[in-house]
Amino acid sequence: MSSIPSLTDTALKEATSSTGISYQFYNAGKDPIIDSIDDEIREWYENQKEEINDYLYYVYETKNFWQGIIVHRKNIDMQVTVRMIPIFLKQNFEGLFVIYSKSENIVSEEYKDMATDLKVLFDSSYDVLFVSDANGNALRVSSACERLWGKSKEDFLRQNVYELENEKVFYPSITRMVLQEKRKISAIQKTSTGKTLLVVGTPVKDKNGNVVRVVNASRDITEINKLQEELIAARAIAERYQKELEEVKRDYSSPKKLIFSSKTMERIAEQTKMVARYNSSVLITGESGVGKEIIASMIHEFSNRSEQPFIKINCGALPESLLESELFGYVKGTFTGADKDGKKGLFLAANKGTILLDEITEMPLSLQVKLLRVLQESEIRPIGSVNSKKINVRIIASTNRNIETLIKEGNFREDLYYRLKVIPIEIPPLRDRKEDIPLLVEYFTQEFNKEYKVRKKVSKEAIHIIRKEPWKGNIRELKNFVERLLIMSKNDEVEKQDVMEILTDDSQEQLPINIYFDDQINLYETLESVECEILKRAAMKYTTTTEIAAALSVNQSTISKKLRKYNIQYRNQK
Ligand SMILES: Nc1ncnc2c1ncn2[C@@H]1O[C@H](COP(=O)(O)OP(=O)(O)OP(=O)(O)O)[C@@H](O)[C@H]1O
Repeated sequence: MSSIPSLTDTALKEATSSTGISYQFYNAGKDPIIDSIDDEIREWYENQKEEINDYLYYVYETKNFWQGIIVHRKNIDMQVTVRMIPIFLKQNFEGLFVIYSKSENIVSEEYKDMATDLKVLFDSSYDVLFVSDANGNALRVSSACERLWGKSKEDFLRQNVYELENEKVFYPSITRMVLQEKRKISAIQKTSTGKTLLVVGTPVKDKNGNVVRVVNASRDITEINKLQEELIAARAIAERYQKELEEVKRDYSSPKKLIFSSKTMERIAEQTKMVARYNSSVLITGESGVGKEIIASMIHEFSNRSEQPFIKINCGALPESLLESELFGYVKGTFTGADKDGKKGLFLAANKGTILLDEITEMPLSLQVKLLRVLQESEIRPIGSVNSKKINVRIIASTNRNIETLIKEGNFREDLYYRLKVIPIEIPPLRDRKEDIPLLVEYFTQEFNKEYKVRKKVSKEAIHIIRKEPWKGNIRELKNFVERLLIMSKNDEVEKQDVMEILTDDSQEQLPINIYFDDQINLYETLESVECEILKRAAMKYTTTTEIAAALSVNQSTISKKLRKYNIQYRNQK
């Protein structure tokens, strides 16, 4: 075994104790044969062993003197000057003498200040900082780490990123990714505490390009993410309402033709022309798709208001607050955001003309009171205004519901009902006036021929079959059926067989839902699930609520409400 010539261990100790110097001697075989490190430096030494070993190997290889300052990994104040002196006797390499001396003084005041500043920055930075070494061991972390990862700083520093990632404290580990790819990486990280973080991991490299540290800055974007999702959802809702609005307040410049051959409809048509001359309110009732809207537009056309606007709004398609502002408008400064200069409501827009309040029964009670005032006093008060404005609008209301039942249930004001039904018009369902069917089929065929530039006609036998159907969705359903028939039939003359095929197709179209009967069955819930299933399918196929309504032969406000109820999005919304 080699020893240090001329200096014994005791002598060395004496020589160094007065200076507070710690030292080690390694023989030529790299074994530490003397180890005299004081307690203060010992703690530093244990922490820095790997780094010191690297330098030891370097000196053994080169046999050159080496000196450097090694800073404690976790405690920046603890800095030790290390000197490695190769010992030769008669030119023979005998070993390595390593001297350790505490060297706070070597770090300039300027650096100390910087270190203090960095410490403060570390803990107060908006981003949570996390430093690890080349093996992924946690070296430093801001105190805010508990908030993000649910682990105390102390616990964190005991672990390494691979363990933390395995335990799913966070996933993925950005440090691991930086160490693998040796480049700066920004990525989204999820934590076991349910947070979403944006982490930027930056490698710190030594002269040789090896990654020696990874510094991560983690920003909690959970809230931002949530807000962003909410914003997207709010935008989608706004867009949806915008579309609904466009659909519900179409202006009717060219009224559609009323086709009929039945006596009942003839009487209604005459009544319509007659009442058109007066200004009284009209209440049109009848099942969905019977032609209430056509009758309303005829009343306007035959009146002396025909040169003025005819505006229709579907009271069931909009939420209460939106419906109120659409109808009554608002004054400048009432709402922040869009239209901050105020908005003219539909009553004012329809001034001197006619307004059709479709689905009147869907109007909330609070707005029913306001409407009653419009009817009684012929004036409106925009939201946010103290002044009323006189208006001259003919009001037509329509519904497919039984208003008297709604009044009994307390959902419709009786006084408003009587105000609206000064002139009541009830349109019978198509099944009670089947004689209208052939004419309607012929009319819709001509319309579609014009639209699709074809020359199709429906044979008598085909019409005969069509007449037999119940047409629960009334004329709307019949119209859609004719369109489909013309599109699907191969020849110019639509035959009985074509009609049969579509009717059989429809009856065979099964829903992917199994209904079993037992004593536990809840009728209401079962019906709802079937309804929801049908709506989902329709929403996949069509792009607007109007199209879905037409396909299912119900009115558009019913569809809007039900889609909202079941939280179903139609194709345009996705
Ligand atoms: N007698 C008719 N002649 C020609 N087309 C008609 C006739 N009746 C209804 N239609 C057409 O059928 C469709 C449904 O009619 P309309 O919208 O007037 O029904 P509605 O009773 O107001 O329905 P909803 O209660 O669902 O709003 C429209 O395309 C309309 O043009």
